[in-house]
Amino acid sequence: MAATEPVRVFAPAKVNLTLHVTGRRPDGYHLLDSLVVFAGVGDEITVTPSDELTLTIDGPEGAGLAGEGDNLVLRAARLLGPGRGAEIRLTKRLPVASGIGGGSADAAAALRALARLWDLPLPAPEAVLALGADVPACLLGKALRMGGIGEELAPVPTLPAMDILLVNPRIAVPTPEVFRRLERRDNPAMPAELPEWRDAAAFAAWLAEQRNDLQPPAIAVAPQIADVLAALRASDCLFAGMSGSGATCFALYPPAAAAQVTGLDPAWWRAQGPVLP
Ligand SMILES: C[C@](O)(CO)[C@H](O)COP(=O)(O)OP(=O)(O)OC[C@H]1O[C@@H](n2ccc(N)nc2=O)[C@H](O)[C@@H]1O
Ligand SMILES: Nc1ncnc2c1ncn2[C@@H]1O[C@H](COP(=O)(O)OP(=O)(O)OP(=O)(O)O)[C@@H](O)[C@H]1O
Repeated sequence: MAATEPVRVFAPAKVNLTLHVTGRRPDGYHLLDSLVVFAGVGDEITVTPSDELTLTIDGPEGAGLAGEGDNLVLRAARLLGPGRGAEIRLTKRLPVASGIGGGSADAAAALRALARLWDLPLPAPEAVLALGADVPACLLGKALRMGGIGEELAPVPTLPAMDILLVNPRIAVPTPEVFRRLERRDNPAMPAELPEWRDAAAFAAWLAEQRNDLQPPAIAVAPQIADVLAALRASDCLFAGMSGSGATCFALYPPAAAAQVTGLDPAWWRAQGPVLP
């Protein structure tokens, strides 16, 4: 039955703990092999019944979308229910164009919220890929191995409980430019079988043997990423790396450990939460 009350859905940040670029398709999109997790840090979508389709944006990072033409949230709504109406509110907390899939997370949360509001089934992963390569993963919303250009989603062994600190030096990094600057497009994939990680230390040791192939080109676009990584690595974290095409970096900690990081510029964006199971 269609909902008559507002429906609220959390849009967690997507974090690529690994990101191997293994090839390129004739249409220019890159083949990926990525271990993706979601953080208890994110945006929020609230939908209310209405005849018209409208979007209002608030939240500390809302200004980052001012002057944007078509928001991904509206495109997601039109894809799910062409011609239908809803009042959508997006509370934006994730920095825009920061490698943690904010737009994809919002689109996926809008699809979930509107499917409840309009009593419609959720679309299949391939149907939402056109909204963004990260939207199928965000629609699933739990730790997974991402392949293809983002449409292949496979389960992963249970991850140890961890907290994650996200830090962005407040530089918007355009994803296409980072892919363009890649030196090699045929890098090795992750091992075919992912191990069963014994504990967080074993997981961190395994991560240290993997890569984010977009990190060197992202640092070429935004050298401050190297400063963020250096500050995080100097803390007592289990592991630190860069997510997606940057510039957001992450550090993993044992659960409920308050991250003690010195050397973070107070102007940088930061947020901490659990890695979602
Ligand atoms: C790099 C990742 O963050 C890893 O999770 C995502 O694949 C990017 O996801 P996204 O921002 O939702 O990507 P899209 O909006 O679909 O694509 C932005 C641009 O990134 C490049 N792109 C993206 C995904 C992919 N598999 N290959 C690419 O080459 C393309 O130039 C594309 O025009
Ligand atoms: N709701 C939205 N939130 C963020 N960006 C949006 C949204 N709608 C449209 N966009 C557009 O999408 C672009 C990419 O933003 P997004 O925050 O998703 O990038 P990202 O964090 O780098 O994502 P990814 O990790 O998937 O590459 C922005 O520059 C903006 O123009």
